[in-house]
Amino acid sequence: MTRLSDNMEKQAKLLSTKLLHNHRQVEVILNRSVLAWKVTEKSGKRSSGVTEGAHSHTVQVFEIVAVHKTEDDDTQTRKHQEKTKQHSQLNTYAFTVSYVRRTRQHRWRCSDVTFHCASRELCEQWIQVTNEQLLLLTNRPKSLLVYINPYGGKRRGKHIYEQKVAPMFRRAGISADVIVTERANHARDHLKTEANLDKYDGVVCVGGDGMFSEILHGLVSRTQMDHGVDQNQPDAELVPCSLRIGIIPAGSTDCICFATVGTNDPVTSALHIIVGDSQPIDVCSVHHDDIFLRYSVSLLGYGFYGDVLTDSERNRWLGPARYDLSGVKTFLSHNYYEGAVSFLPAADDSVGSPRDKLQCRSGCRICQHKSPSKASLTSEEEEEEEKSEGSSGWKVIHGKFIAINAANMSCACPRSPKGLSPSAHLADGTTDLILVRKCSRLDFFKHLLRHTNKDDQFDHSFVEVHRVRKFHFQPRHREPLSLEDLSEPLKKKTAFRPMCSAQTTCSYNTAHSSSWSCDGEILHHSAIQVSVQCQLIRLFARGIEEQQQQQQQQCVFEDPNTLWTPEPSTEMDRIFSY
Ligand SMILES: Nc1ncnc2c1ncn2[C@@H]1O[C@H](COP(=O)(O)OP(=O)(O)OP(=O)(O)O)[C@@H](O)[C@H]1O
Repeated sequence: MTRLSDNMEKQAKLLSTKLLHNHRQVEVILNRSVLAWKVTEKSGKRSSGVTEGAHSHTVQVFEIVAVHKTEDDDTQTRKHQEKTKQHSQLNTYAFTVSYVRRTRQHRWRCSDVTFHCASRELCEQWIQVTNEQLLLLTNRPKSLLVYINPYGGKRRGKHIYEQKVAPMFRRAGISADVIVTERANHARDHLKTEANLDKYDGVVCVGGDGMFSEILHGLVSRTQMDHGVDQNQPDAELVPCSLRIGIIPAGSTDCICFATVGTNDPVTSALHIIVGDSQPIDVCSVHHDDIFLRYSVSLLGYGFYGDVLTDSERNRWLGPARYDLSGVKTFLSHNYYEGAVSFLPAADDSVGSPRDKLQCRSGCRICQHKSPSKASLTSEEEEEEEKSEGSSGWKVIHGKFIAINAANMSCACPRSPKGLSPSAHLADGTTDLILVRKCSRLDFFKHLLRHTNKDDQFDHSFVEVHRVRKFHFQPRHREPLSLEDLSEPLKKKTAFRPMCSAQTTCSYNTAHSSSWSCDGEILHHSAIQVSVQCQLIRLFARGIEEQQQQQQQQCVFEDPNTLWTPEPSTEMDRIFSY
């Protein structure tokens, strides 16, 4: 929508009435975009300092959670009615608007504002017209399927959902079918085979990153099965999921929520679901030969991060502290691993570079430019893509690596506020491949330290980073062959295979290989092929808002002249306004 038409729409008032709010007369306006009110009489209380025209309050219609008649047994309302009656001898009828209010550090809260009307008709008119506007917002979910992991994090998932989330869903008129999981992979299997997904507008996951991964695998697999796509084919073009996923953080690691919302807060996440936000997310498919292993949305890490995860799994009894302990142990052991990484760089300039310092934020232009299916690429982009898919587009790097990381998003978390790759994008069809070569312990420490501060972690001679669409890794020492591998005929050669088979030094030695950590799960193969599936899923989120964006959305700002330009008042207004 252009700015001009936006402005014009802003001018068209649906309702404009003088009502009472906090015992003072306010002018309240509703148009297609905003609900706004401003005090039109001087405050009786001098200390409040709010005078006519001082400031208006504005709420975006798409951030209104609900509007309802204020119940008579509401203590506040009763008090107000008594007071009003004393003053004006008028009966009061009230309605309350619940809306999104931004607080510190990307947190949202649900605030209420109550307006008192002179008549029941006026009150009902306000509720009806506001609700009509909310019904026009077709992106809002009406029916959700909710999975709760009762054992995630501090085992508070059920409590968090029942106390903080369910009441808000009810208020917003959203119905929810709730399944409390009884075992690991319960949610994944239910989604994959049993769930009647036609009934729902979205799936909600109450838990941590492990639980989210279950939902991701269940939903993506189900979508591919329904469309007859074979996930075992590394080159298969996967079908994007139609249902959005909401994450209510209730785990010990909630990195995906943090990286897409900017905070780990159940109320904020519930509000993003209610207002029907939509954030596309790239998903990496990980294969070993022609066998599908897993999907990843955040971090694939070999070497350092793989070893930390493997070690931490042995100490699960320690709770979240196990990651610190394993981190220190792995750092001190200072292992490196030999192998070859081959990758297909993102040829298209529009995706930027991992070191361009452009952060992926709400409404990111780079991600908006991309689309989930190849069908919607421009012909130039298609040509570019085809050229880069040719054998010449692939690059190969042999070496000794302390860590090989593929960051599909920034991987920001409370401990590393900018993340492993601060400029990685959520939905541009690429992943940032970070290669940390063998170096001294002190150098590696300096690199790790930069994950926690503002310095450029790639500004080291032993670190390189590439924005890629696909990559393969082959450890120098071959993995032990599984029985499946032995029984199968020679597999189709991948772009990387000829180089590997040309190596004369390959030997059978498992002691020198690490494991891949795939979004916190250990993979059982070191040799993998990874392909980024552009915008395969969508979350109920909008990406992290810049401070400036947050301010623009804030509900209080100085006298917006355009909004308050006088319009001839309607007959209704004249009759019912205070
Ligand atoms: N009812 C259940 N019983 C046991 N495990 C479950 C159950 N429901 C889900 N899980 C598994 O629990 C694992 C961890 O869950 P979740 O991610 O919610 O919590 P977390 O505390 O963040 O996890 P982690 O221990 O990996 O940090 C998930 O991998 C999920 O498959």
